[in-house]
This record gives sequence, structure tokens and C-alpha cells, in this order.
Amino acid sequence: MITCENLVKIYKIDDEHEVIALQGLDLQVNDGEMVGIIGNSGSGKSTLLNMLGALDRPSAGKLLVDGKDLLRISDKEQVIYKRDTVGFIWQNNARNLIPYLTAVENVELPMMLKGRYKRERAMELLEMVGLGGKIHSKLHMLSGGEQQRVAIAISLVNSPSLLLADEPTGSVDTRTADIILDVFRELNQSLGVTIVIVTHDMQLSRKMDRVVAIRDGKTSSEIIRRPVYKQQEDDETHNDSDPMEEDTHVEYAVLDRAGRIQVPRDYLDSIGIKDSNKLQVVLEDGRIVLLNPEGAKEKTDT
Ligand SMILES: Nc1ncnc2c1ncn2[C@@H]1O[C@H](COP(=O)(O)OP(=O)(O)OP(=O)(O)O)[C@@H](O)[C@H]1O
Repeated sequence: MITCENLVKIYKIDDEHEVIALQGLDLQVNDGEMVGIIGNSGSGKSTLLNMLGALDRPSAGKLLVDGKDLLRISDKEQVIYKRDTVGFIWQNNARNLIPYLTAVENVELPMMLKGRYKRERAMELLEMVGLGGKIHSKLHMLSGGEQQRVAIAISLVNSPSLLLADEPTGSVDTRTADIILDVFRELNQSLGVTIVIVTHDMQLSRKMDRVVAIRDGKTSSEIIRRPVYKQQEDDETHNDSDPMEEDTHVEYAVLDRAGRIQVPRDYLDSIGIKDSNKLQVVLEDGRIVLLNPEGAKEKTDT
């Protein structure tokens, strides 16, 4: 579904300043996958989502989504892509909804604007997100989580093959966040829609099969759920503890096409690499070992 290779996005601030938000990012997402994107503030998560949604154009690299080349696509094709291929969910989606209309009227509104209005379809979408019992409730009577589910129903109006969600649980409590993630998971399984969710909340990664971590505009690691825990998740027998403590997922460093990896800062700190930019790389019994050249030198001297 998504192939990003060496993707670069540079924002020009003025004649002298620019920000490199994506610095050669690689990412592969298969059809029907539900993938989380995590990373610190400023790491490039939203920029990546904007590129995937064709809200902005990448500066260089390769970006294919659903067979479309988003670097070369014409303006007209871009409009069609945004309308038919992707659905968006933002953190504060409810702000774009109309409080004095009912849930179903809110879903009908974008359909009317597109001239494809059908009440049954709006009701069906609300049922899909678990709001079948509240279709005639006025929006302002619904909780934040329920309003977010109306927004998810709206994102499905054009039957997109890709859903992009930027911090969709950012303004709700943990329990509601869990329910919203379950809605995404159900849509992913029942419709086969590919979902990419940006979050800074590691807890939510428990709900994903794969989480990609971005650091400084590059993919740094991937966290993949162990198959045994996937079964538990499906059986809903999981609890709410920290996914990493529970050891439900394994973290892999990502190797780019030039053989580069990002070594976590705390690993470097633990072997005393501070301001130095050098590591000794040793092949030892089929393992690649990274050593502090200072420590390694002392070892060989003694
Ligand atoms: N339109 C823009 N113009 C200039 N710089 C931008 C623009 N959008 C993002 N940036 C810069 O690009 C970098 C990546 O920003 P981005 O919003 O993608 O990060 P993020 O990981 O989503 O952060 P957060 O979690 O805080 O939302 C940051 O340094 C940011 O300041």
C-alpha cells in the first residue's frame, strides 16, 4: 500500500533558513496493515502523514501510495486521491463537526456536499463505529470519544483504502483512547482498510501489530508484536500494563539501504560514548559488536 524510500521533506522558512523535516525516511506498509508511528515532538510524524495524505508534496525520494506516485501526480490527480483514496482523522476532529446537528446529520453533511447523499449509508457507517444507538443524538450530547467516532464514520464516507489518523486519541482519557483504538482495529479487520496512526503514546502500541519509531526525520526502529500476544489481543484477554514491560513486542533497529542504523542514545551512553562520533565495529562469532574505541583500546593494550 505504501512505499517510502529515502523520502525527504524540506520546509523553506525564508531565503536563508530551512528545516529538513524528513531526512531520507524509509517505510513500507502492506495492504490491510494497522501501523503506529511514534516519535518525539518534532521528529517528523505529522510531516510524514501530510505527505501520505498528499496534503503537501515531498521534496525528494520516492513515495508510492496505492499505486500512485505522490511526487509526480498532477494537481488534478491529487484532488481525486485526497477524495477517494484517503480518509483523515485529526486530534480535534470534533471541532469541525456541527454541535446542533445529530450524529447522522453530521455524517450526511459531507455526503451532501459531494452529491452522494444516502441516509442508509450514513447509518451504516455509524453502526460500524459502534454508534448505532446514538444516530439521532445531537452532537453536543455525545462524549468526546463518541464525537471522535462520528469523525471516524465521516472519514469512511468515500470508502477509502487508507485511513490516516494524527493523534486521534490526543484529547481523550486512557479508557476512551482504548475504545477508539478498538474501533480502528475493528474497521481494519472488517473492511480491510490500511490504517496509519500517529501517536506519542507508547501504551497505544499494544493495539498495533507494528509500530515504527521516527527519530530526526528517519525511521530508527520498528516494534513488532510477538505472535503469541497477537492471539491474546484478538481474544481480548490482555490487560492494561506497559506493553514493553509485558514483553509483548520486540524492538528491531531499522537498517537502511546504505547499511546505516540509528543506535539509541542510552545505549551509546551506557558504553561511555559521549561527544565522540566513532564506534569500533567488530564481527565476532556471527555477531556484529559495537564497542567504545577507547575501552576497546585499553582492552587490547592489557
Ligand atoms: N509548515 C512548516 N514549515 C516549517 N517547518 C515545519 C513545518 N511543519 C513542520 N515543520 C518542522 O518540521 C519538523 C518536523 O515537524 P512535525 O510536525 O512533522 O513533527 P512531529 O513529530 O509531528 O511533532 P509533534 O509530535 O510535536 O506534532 C519540526 O522541526 C517542525 O518545526
